[in-house]
Amino acid sequence: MDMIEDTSIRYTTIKAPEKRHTQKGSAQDVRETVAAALEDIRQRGDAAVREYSNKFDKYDADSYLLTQEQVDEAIARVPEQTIEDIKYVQAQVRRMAEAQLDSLKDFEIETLPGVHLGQKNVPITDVGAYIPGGKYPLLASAHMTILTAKVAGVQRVAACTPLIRGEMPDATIAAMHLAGADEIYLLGGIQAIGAMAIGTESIRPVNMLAGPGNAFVAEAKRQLYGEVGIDLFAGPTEVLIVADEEADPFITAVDLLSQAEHGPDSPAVLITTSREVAEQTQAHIDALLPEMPTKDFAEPAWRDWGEIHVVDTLDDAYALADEYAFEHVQILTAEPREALEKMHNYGALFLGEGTCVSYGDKSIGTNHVLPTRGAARYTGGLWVGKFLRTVTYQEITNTESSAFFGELTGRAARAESFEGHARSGDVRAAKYGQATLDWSDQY
Ligand SMILES: NC(=O)c1ccc[n+]([C@@H]2O[C@H](COP(=O)([O-])OP(=O)(O)OC[C@H]3O[C@@H](n4cnc5c(N)ncnc54)[C@H](O)[C@@H]3O)[C@@H](O)[C@H]2O)c1
Ligand SMILES: N[C@H](CO)Cc1c[nH]c[nH+]1
Ligand SMILES: [Zn+2]
Repeated sequence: MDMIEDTSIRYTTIKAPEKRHTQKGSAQDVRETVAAALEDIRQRGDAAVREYSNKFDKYDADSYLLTQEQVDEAIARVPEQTIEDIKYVQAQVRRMAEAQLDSLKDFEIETLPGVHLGQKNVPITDVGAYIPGGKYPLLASAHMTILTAKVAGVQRVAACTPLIRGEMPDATIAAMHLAGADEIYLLGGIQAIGAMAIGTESIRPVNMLAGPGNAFVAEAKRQLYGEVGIDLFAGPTEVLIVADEEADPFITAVDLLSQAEHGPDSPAVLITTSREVAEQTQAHIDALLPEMPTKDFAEPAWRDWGEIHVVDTLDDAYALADEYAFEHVQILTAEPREALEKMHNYGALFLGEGTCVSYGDKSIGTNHVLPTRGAARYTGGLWVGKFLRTVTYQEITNTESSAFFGELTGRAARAESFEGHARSGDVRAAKYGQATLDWSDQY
């Protein structure tokens, strides 16, 4: 147990991560693997995609695009209750996305007589949606990514998901179809992301990539950014819980492990004002972990990335949590809503014991595609607005106003030595107003 003091926040560490600071090598490996595969897809198109699908997913097909018949067959294999649940959850996600769309009003103002300035939100036309599925079927990501794009008005959503341990991911395909995917490809990882962004003989390129994924998927999106748009950096899941002395240590332990099960690189952190809550949470985790069906992921995640810190005050807890800038921040305190004012860096907040990250992940309606690895310092999660371009337009229907801006623009442009720009103003000032076209004094 160490007492650590930085410039402002004092905390005692009850559990430190074991390997966290030795992960740099693997990040470098991921970067190199991704760069080489993307270059190969650029050079060889479908042949390279097929080779990587064989290599990483042991899946070979003449075409990775599912036919309507294959989609219908997959849906028919899904239990009726699962289909009902997918529809119910998609209705919740749609409600939230439609409310977001409603908050984005196009507008036009008249700043001077006949001077019209406007702003519009225009959907991106072609989006590539990635629905993860290497370890588990993440069908909820279909609602979050595809459905939200469709509510935004995206015309074409091409969507990829991998086979799960060699099996057709029936429920994921059902969710993708019900969310409105226009094309469904059975492709995963770098080859899916590369094929959608770069385009191949069989996949028309998209303008933007969206959706979460493992370190390879997130890195491929990062490397392609610029060539296409991306929603955000949404890599391996992270959870941080802020707890006071009233928090239930059993629920705290269960909720930390709920996200650690995502994979051996998923960090879970507890920051609490109570040493008792810290120690009891640790004890519950020690008892729960060996029994977890997903312990193969949760155990290394907790061992290598798990942390518990005790702070003096809740303000210290919020400040320390802000430094982590984690994807999910859960508040288990007597006054959870105060975090809305006191915290600044997070992908999504989960206020109070009544809700939890799993509700956000699976059913409640807020989007679960959220920023990781500190990206919450500069972006929120996926929402309707990410699929829209906010563009502006202008028109002047009054000649006097056009002449006025002609003179103003002429002076403003010449103050910066832009003679060509100035003349666009001059010709209008001359045509619609009193000015004459005499540029001799400019030489
Ligand atoms: N941040 C978010 O919003 C968010 C949301 C949901 C899920 N997630 C994360 O998504 C991830 C899902 O991961 P997953 O692995 O189950 O599915 P995935 O679909 O993201 O990745 C599986 C693919 O990775 C590729 N791959 C695996 N090992 C590889 C290797 N050694 N080299 C190259 N490619 C390789 C394979 O092609 C495979 O199809 C988890 O880390 C989870 O935490 C994040
Ligand atoms: N926790 C993930 C990132 O928000 C989303 C998810 C979906 N299913 C399970 N978890
Ligand atoms: Zn999750």
